[in-house]
Amino acid sequence: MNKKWSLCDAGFDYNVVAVFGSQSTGKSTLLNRLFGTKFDVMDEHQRQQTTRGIWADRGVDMNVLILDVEGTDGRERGENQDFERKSALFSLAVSEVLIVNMWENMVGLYNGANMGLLKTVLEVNLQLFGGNRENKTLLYFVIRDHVSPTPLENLAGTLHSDLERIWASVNKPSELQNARLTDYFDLKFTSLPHKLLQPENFEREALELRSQFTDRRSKEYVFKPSYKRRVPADGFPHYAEAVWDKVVSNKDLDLPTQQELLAQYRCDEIAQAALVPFRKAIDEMRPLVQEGDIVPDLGQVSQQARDTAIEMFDSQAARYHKEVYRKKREAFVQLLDGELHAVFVNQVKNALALATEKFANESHKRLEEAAAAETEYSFGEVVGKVRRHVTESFRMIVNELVIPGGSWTFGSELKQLETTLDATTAKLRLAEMDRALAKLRRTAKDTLGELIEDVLNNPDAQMWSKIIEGFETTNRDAEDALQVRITNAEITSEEAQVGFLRKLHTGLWEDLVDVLKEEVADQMVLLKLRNALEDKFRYDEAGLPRVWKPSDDIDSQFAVARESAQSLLPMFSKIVVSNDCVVRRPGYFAPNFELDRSLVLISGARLRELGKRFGREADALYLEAKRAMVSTQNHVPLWVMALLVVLGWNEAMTILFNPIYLVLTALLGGVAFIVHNLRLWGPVIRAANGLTTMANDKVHEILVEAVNRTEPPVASGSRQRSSAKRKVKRSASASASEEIELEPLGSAMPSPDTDEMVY
Ligand SMILES: Nc1nc2c(ncn2[C@@H]2O[C@H](COP(=O)(O)OP(=O)(O)OP(=O)(O)O)[C@@H](O)[C@H]2O)c(=O)[nH]1
Repeated sequence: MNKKWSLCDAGFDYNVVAVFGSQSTGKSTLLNRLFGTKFDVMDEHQRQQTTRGIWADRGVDMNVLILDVEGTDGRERGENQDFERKSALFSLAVSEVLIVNMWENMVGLYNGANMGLLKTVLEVNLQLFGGNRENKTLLYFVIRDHVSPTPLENLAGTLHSDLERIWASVNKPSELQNARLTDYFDLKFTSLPHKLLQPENFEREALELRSQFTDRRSKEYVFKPSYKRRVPADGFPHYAEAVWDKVVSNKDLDLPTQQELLAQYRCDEIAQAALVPFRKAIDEMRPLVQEGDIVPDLGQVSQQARDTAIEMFDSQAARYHKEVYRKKREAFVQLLDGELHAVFVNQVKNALALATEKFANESHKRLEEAAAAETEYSFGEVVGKVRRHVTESFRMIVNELVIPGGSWTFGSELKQLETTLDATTAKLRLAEMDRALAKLRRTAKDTLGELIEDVLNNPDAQMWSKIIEGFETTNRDAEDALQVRITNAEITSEEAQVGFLRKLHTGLWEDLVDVLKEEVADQMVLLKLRNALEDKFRYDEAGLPRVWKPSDDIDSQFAVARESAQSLLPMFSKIVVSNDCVVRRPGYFAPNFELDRSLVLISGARLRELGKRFGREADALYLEAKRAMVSTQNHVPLWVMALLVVLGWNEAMTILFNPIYLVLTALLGGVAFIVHNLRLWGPVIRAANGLTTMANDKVHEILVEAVNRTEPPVASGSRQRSSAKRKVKRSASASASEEIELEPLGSAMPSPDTDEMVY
C-alpha cells in the first residue's frame, strides 16, 4: 500500500473491486483493459489456468485496488468449494464492487458453475452483512462474447431471475426471512463483444466500460459511497490480513468486530508514530528541568508539541471506527498530558524552590540592610514586598504551563507556595526578633558592665540592691524597645509576645551574670580584696598613707583590715535578690530557667581557695609593713660614727696624703661605683670565683711538681706510676681539686702486688 502503490495516505479515497468467474473466461484480460493492470493472461495455445489464489494490483493512474480471484472451477471438487467460499468471503469483506465474469452462453444455465458461485456469494454475504444492510455491494455482471442477437436486457432479466431463485433457496436466519436480495446488493449488467471475432468493438466497448470505473462525473460511475467498507487505505493491509486469518481459520468473520479491531490496532500505531516527534520535543527539555532549571517557554513549546501530536493522530485515526477512535484519542491525550505533567510538575517544583529561596535570601538581605541603616522600618512591609514579587514570578511560570484543554491546574502548588512562604516568613520573623534581641542585649550589657564595675570596685552593703536596681532600669528600657520591634514584626499572638519578653529577660539576666562572673574571676576578686585591705591598712581614715611607728599597734590594725576585706568575699559570691524584685515574679524568665542556680557566682570550694590565697597575700602585706618599720629603726648610733672617725683618723690621713693610695682608692672606688651602677656585681663575683678555682689548680700542680722533684731516682718507676696514678685520680676527679689526695712518700716503694692493684 505504501511502497508499491503509494496509497497509504489516500484515506478513504480509494476503491476495491474484485473479479469472480469461471476459469479462463478472460477475467485477467478484462481487468487489464479496464484498469491498465498487467495480470497474467493465459497463453492461447496452451490453455492452462493462469490465476491461482488472489492477486491484487493498483489500477494505473487511479486509486483503485483490483483483486484478481482464481477461477471458481480451477480446483478439485472438495477443495474447490472450500476455496470458493473463502475467496468469496474475503472478496466481499474488502470489495465494494464484485465483477462476475461469464460467457454469454452460460447465462440461463442455472445448474452451471456460475450458479454455484453466485449461491456461495449470497450465502457468505448473509454471514458477513446479515444484520447490517447499510454496506451494499455492487454485483456487476459482465457478459463476455455477446454475439447472439439476444438483447442485454433479456440476458440481464434471465440472470436476475436466476439470482432471485438462488436467493430464495439460500438458508436465512429467521429474523432475515423477509430480507430481499436488493437489501444487500445492487445489480448491474453489461456485455462485451467477442474479443477475437469483433476485436475493434471489443476494445471500444471495453474502453467505454473502463470509464465507468474512472470517470466520477459519469452517471454510470460504479463506486458509490454506500458501497464503502470504511477501511482507511493505511489500515487496509492489516484489515485484509486479519480478515484472511479469520477466513482461513474458519472462524466467525464479524466485520464490525474486525473494523473495531482494526481501528484499535491502527489508532495505537498512529498514536505511537505521533508520539515520536512529541517525545523528541519534550526530551530536549526534560533533563534541564530535572536538573532544577526553569526552562523558559516550556508551556508554549509543550503545547505546540502536544497540538502537533494530536493533529497527527486525528488526521489518520479519525477515519477509523468512531467509538474506538474517540476512546483511543482520549487515552492518547491522557498519555501526552501525563508525560507533560511530569515535566511540568518538575518545573513547578523548581519554581517553588526558587521562589522560596529567593524570598528567604532577598528578605534576609533587605532586613539586614534596613537594620544596618538604623532607621525605623516595618518588617511586614519589607517582607511583603519581596513576597509579592516572588509570588508574581511563580504565578507567571505556573500560568505559562496551563495548556488549554490540558487536564491540570496548579492550585495546590500555589497553595503550597503560600504555605512555604508563611513558614519562611515565620523563620525570618524569628531571625528578625533574634537580631533585635541581640542588639538590645548588647546595649544593655554595656550599660550593666559599667554599673557593675563601678559598684563592685566600691563594694558596700547596698552593693546588690544598686546592681539589681540598675538591672531593672535597663530591663525596662529594653522591654520598651522590644515592644516596638514586636509591633513592627507584626507579631500579634499574645503567647509569642510573652515568649519574646521572657527571652529578653532571660538573656539580660544571663548577660548580667556573665558580667558579674567576669568581675569576680579569681584575679579580679583578689585584686578587689587586696585593694580593700590596702585601703584600710595602708591608708588612714583621712585617706593618707600610713608610716608605721614602733608605737603603732600594727597587729590589731592589720587584723581589722583583713577581717573587713575578707568579709567582702562572701558578698561577692552570691547575687542577693530581694523577694519583691521583678526577677522573682513567676513567668518572668523562660521556662526551665533556674534563677537560684544563676545567683551563685563563686562556689564553696572556690571561695575557700580564694580565702586562702587572699590570706597569703595579706600576710605578705603585713610582713612588708613590719620590715618597713624595722628598717626605720635600724639607724647607726651617733657615738659609733664618732668612734669610727677617731680610730680611723690616721689611716684616712695616710691614704689621703699618699698619692699612690689616693689614686688606687679613687680607682677602686670608681670601678666599684660603675659596677654598682651597672648592676654587675653578680658577674664580677662569678668571675672572681672562677679565678680563685683556676689559681687553686695552678698552686696544686706546682706543689705536685715540687714533690716529684724531691723524690729519690731509684723509685723512678714507682714514682712514675705513682705520678700516673695521681694523674689518673686527678683526671678522674675532673676539676674538683679538693678531691685530689697525695699519697705518703713512704708508700711509693715498688710493690709488684700493689702495681696491678693501683692500675
Ligand atoms: N473468446 C474470447 N476469448 C477471450 C476473451 N478475452 C480473453 N480471451 C482469451 O481467453 C483466454 C484466457 O484469458 P484470461 O484472461 O487468462 O482468462 P482468465 O479467466 O483470467 O483465466 P484464469 O486466470 O486462468 O482463470 C486467453 O487466451 C485470452 O486470449 C474474450 O472476450 N473472448
